[in-house]
Amino acid sequence: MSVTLTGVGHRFGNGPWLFREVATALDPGHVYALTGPSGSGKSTMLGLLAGWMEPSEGTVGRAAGLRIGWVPQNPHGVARRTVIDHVELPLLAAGAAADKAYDEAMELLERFQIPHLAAQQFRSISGGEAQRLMLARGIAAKPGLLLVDEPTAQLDRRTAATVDAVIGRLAESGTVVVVATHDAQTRDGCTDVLNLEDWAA
Ligand SMILES: Nc1ncnc2c1ncn2[C@@H]1O[C@H](COP(=O)(O)OP(=O)(O)OP(=O)(O)O)[C@@H](O)[C@H]1O
Repeated sequence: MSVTLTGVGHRFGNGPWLFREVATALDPGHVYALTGPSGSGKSTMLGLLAGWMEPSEGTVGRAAGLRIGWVPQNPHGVARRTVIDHVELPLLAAGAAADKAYDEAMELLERFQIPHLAAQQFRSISGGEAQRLMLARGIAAKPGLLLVDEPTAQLDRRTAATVDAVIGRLAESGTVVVVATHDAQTRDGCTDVLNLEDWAA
């Protein structure tokens, strides 16, 4: 299911317009890099897509009941829980049987190149590994729209590259993925680019 933006513009109070006349459809199976310089409105656009805020003008069309997932900038997990627990839990919560949840969680860990860490506690893995785990967990819940906020901002270049290498793997039928980033390599890992500068007022 697509997310459709029609004539979307936003400003805070009487402040300057961050962007105007954004008109585009975001489709499942695509990973959109949401780019633009600092202050161009990337976080604001994520908030509009999520429905946390209403645009000053225009509409953001979301199918009724669209489930939205969020991967925050700082990986957050349960220190003593294992890596695979973090991915299995949303699957179990969605009603999967235990053995199916395990198999699916392992597949996701493989897709994000951390299967060897399955049995390790969350507190023992690196920042790049934790960020890949957050992506695996984000997609495990099968949201209709997955919003990823600056996934490599807290990582050094080498570690970030391990995240950039798998970001495109979020493209999975049924999910629209939007990744806010100002990192050129992270952008290159995505399938499409939404550059807020194209809509600067
Ligand atoms: N609640 C708010 N009230 C007033 N101004 C705001 C509010 N939220 C954001 N802004 C302003 O809107 C502009 C865009 O902010 P936003 O955080 O969306 O940009 P960004 O592209 O995500 O920036 P960065 O890359 O630095 O995170 C900034 O000038 C910011 O100060």
